[in-house]
Amino acid sequence: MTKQLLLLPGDGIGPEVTGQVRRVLDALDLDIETGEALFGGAAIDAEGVPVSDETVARALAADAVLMGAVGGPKWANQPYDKRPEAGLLRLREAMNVYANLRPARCFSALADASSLKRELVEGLDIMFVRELVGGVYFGKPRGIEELPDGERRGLNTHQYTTSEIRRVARAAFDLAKGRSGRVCSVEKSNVMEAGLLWREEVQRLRDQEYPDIELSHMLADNCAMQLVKNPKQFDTILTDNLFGDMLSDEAAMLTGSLGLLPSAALGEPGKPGLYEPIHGSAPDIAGQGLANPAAAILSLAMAVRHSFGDERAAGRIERAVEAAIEGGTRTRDIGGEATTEQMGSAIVQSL
Ligand SMILES: NC(=O)c1ccc[n+]([C@@H]2O[C@H](COP(=O)([O-])OP(=O)(O)OC[C@H]3O[C@@H](n4cnc5c(N)ncnc54)[C@H](O)[C@@H]3O)[C@@H](O)[C@H]2O)c1
Ligand SMILES: CC(C)[C@H](C(=O)O)[C@@H](O)C(=O)O
Ligand SMILES: [Mg+2]
Repeated sequence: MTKQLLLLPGDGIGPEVTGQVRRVLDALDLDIETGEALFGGAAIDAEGVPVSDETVARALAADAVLMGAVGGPKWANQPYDKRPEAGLLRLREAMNVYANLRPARCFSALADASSLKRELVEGLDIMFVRELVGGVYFGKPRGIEELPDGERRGLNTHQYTTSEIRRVARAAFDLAKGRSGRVCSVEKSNVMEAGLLWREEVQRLRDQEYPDIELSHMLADNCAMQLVKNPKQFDTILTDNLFGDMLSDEAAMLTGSLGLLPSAALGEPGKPGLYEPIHGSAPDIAGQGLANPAAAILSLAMAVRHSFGDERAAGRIERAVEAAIEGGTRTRDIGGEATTEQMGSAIVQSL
């Protein structure tokens, strides 16, 4: 049956990298119908909101949604609920995509592009499972308020419930079964109650239902350090929304560039997934043809695997990205001079 893919190019380099995703889709000739909608700042400019109700409805009706990136200086002074990023959070929440898979793999040909020594990163293969629809990103109360003494107070609430922790932990354990079976759960249980509950519930689920999973726990500050000291000690890292955001950007540099890391955000089985490169709209290079489209194209591979169930085509896309890089085509972020378009062409030719 024809699968429905909704493309949300977004802002900055978003349209540049999703343009290359379209070329890969055309070359693959799969049974996929692709639609497109405005998102983020582009939607604010045209429709007055970062994501319209209609776009949310189309996303929920699709099999998968692939986003480029949102945000930029043009919209940075808007109130929070009118910013491009608020559209992304609304979409994640509406789609209830609580398990965000962010694989960080180091291509051998790129081990020298990493900011760490080749021997520390060669063969690196970490799977981050980031909780995506809870924690401090969504907790209430939030806001900035005036205090009687004239001071202002910014407030955000970090919170997790048992069920929110258990469902994402389950996703991590299930995923780890198909990998090495090792999961490291990361929080700050030494200073945060929500972190303590996280640790207890993850351990309880492991003891109740996943006796074969080798579970360890690590404090987030130590994890940030261990990632640059000895990243290959990790297989699957399970963590909350905020720590997952930061640690996955850190891990991107182990692989060579933020422009290489894809992601898949998944909810309950049978529901559409949301796929996005982990990078942002990169205002510093937007519109110059400098963006690396690999993260977006690898996100397409994740969509093809997880939402369309086509492992063969997913592998084909991943091998093509690796072959293009091994063949020497490199955008500037990974030490070359290829444009976004040239990188896309090399990937399409390697399919
Ligand atoms: N999922 C998303 O849509 C998403 C993710 C992160 C940031 N953002 C938004 O993007 C805007 C810019 O944020 P930022 O500058 O902190 O982060 P960023 O990820 O956009 O850029 C960080 C650095 O990485 C580089 N970079 C990112 N992607 C690249 C690519 N594909 N190829 C080559 N280089 C790449 C950029 O040039 C920049 O130097 C902000 O508005 C932020 O909120 C959106
Ligand atoms: C743009 C922003 C809301 C987003 C996040 O913090 O989740 C981004 O940094 C990401 O990594 O997807
Ligand atoms: Mg981020």
